[in-house]
Amino acid sequence: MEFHGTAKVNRLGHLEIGGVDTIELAEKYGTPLYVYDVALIRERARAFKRTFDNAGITAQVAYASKAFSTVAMVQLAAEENLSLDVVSGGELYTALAAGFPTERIHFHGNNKSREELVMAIENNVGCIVVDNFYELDMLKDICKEKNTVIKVLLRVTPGIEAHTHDYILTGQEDSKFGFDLQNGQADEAMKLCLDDKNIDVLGLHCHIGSQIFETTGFILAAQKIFEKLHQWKKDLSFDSTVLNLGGGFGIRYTDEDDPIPAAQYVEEIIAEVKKQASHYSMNMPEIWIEPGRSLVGDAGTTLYRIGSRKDVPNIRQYVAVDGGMSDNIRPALYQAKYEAILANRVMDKPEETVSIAGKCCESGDMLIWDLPLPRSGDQDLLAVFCTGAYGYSMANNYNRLPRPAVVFLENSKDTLVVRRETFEDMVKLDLPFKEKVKN
Ligand SMILES: Cc1ncc(COP(=O)(O)O)c(C=O)c1O
Ligand SMILES: N[C@@H](CCCC[NH3+])C(=O)O
Repeated sequence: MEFHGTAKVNRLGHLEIGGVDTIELAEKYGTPLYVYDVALIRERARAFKRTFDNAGITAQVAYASKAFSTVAMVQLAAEENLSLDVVSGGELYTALAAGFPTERIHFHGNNKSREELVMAIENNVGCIVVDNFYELDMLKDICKEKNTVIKVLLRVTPGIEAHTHDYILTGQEDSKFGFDLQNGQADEAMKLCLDDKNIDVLGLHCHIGSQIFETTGFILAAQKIFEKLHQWKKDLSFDSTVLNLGGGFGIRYTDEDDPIPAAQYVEEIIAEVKKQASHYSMNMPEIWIEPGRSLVGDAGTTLYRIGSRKDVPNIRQYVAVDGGMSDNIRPALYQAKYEAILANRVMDKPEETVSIAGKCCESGDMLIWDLPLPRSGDQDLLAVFCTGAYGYSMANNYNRLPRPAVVFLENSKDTLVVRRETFEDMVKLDLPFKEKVKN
């Protein structure tokens, strides 16, 4: 198995990340624990930005904060000069709490509330990605009331079937997101925007799905969008200044995944956009992208303490850890696959095949099926790799399991960036229905 980023085996045979021994981290902060290789996040961010810079393209690389939204992560995105995609009042609030430059925030969502739109406008976000007519109506109303102009992108669905899990597909015709590019909805939305002096349409946005390994979908999307932009230029004199092609760039979770480097996605996207712009004699738009998983996914590792074991003779060995679907719902939701090792015995040879179970009261709470491991016991620590995206951000309190802490690792230093939830936190929002129950 190939390690990601700064992960390596140290002289004690322990897994080390960012120059820090993970065994010491587990002792210091407890388990389960999410740890992040900060240098790897920086490297990923710089690779995207460098490719645009080298090509001389004006671009924004917006971190899709849904992948992992915390104050520290948003601050890191700001430090790396990324823009930020938020999809809710909560993600926007996190960005504001982190002090993120609001002009680089793009506000998304397929059912934004009036309150969320007002919050975005009052905080001067860079643009709103308008998803549907209901939202457009509301937005026009609010801007008129406030006598303000808001920059928008229209989210369109180009009718593309990217090859990924059905639940993380978003660009196909039958989708809850965006205006359909083919059936007249996008045309109608564009006219409504152009007719309104409070709405300044910068261009179009599309996002074809997540964990995509090919560039074909992005190329097709660019082609379909340019066809439409060309028509709008002729019919509506609309000149698009921005084309946002979304995120979705795939990463390597296991050896079965074979992603292409970030630079290649970007280079091919740039080449196609240039080709289309020249074909239709249109101005080259700014290219914006929105990677989430590919910025933080492989930088995250979850450390678990191994606990109980159940042998189903001739069928399976279950080995349970002290977390599960509460800190990583992806295996249960998408049958997502992960690789893992014993962090305290990295060099030990596999002796058995086990299946890693979580501790939630749910048979589907399995993290990894059929994992080759050395014979393990409760003194051992399991490190599951590539949990940086949609792990913490989709974590939940099923069975009232407190959500784990998050630690950033860089230059041999560990920094706690999210504290572990406590049992007190579990009942913090609860209000009694009765006076204290008497026994
Ligand atoms: C609109 C939009 N942008 C960006 C992303 C980020 O996707 P990923 O984390 O796959 O890069 C998503 C999630 O799929 C999305 O829905
Ligand atoms: N949460 C999903 C991806 C959805 C991305 C947001 N549109 C995952 O873990 O893969």
